[in-house]
Amino acid sequence: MTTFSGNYQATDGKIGIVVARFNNFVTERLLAGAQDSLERHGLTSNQIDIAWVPGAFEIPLALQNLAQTKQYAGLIALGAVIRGETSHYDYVCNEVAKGVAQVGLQQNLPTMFGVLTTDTVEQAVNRAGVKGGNKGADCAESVLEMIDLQHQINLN
Ligand SMILES: Nc1c(NC[C@H](O)[C@H](O)[C@H](O)CO)[nH]c(=O)[nH]c1=O
Ligand SMILES: CC(=O)[C@@H](O)COP(=O)(O)O
Repeated sequence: MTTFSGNYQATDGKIGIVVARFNNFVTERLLAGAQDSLERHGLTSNQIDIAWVPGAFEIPLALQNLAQTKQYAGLIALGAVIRGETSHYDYVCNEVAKGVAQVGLQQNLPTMFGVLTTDTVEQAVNRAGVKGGNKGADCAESVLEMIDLQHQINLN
């Protein structure tokens, strides 16, 4: 029996991060968490590219554009969708989640979903470096693990 398990080890490849500007008081903290974690795991700033989009709904297209350059070992999507008064929240969340997953599968590229989907601002802030950890940092570790896992599987 063969067991594959990725490690959080540095990659010599590049990581692309797509981050939404909407709710930037949260998304800037998610981005900082992701960058800090990647660099603490041995990546240099030259290995990290950042693409800013207006809102979470635009994240999947930017991810696809980065993936199609074939320059990245993995991608991270960062955003903060906070429920408002209407059902717009549901449509944005659903399409972003589907779109991010679709890019990863269609491009065979580790693509992490770091988009917060919360009912309140407090919930979002807590998950961007306060009581609930930092979803950006979590995605940084996860993308490195998936890159290593793919490497292990391909070597087998
Ligand atoms: N309400 C939030 C949005 N809405 C904007 C959309 O993401 C999109 O940019 C717009 O509909 C134009 O296509 N975006 C977030 O990232 N977070 C929100 O809470
Ligand atoms: C997630 C959203 O799109 C939401 O913030 C928009 O707010 P509203 O539903 O009050 O228009």
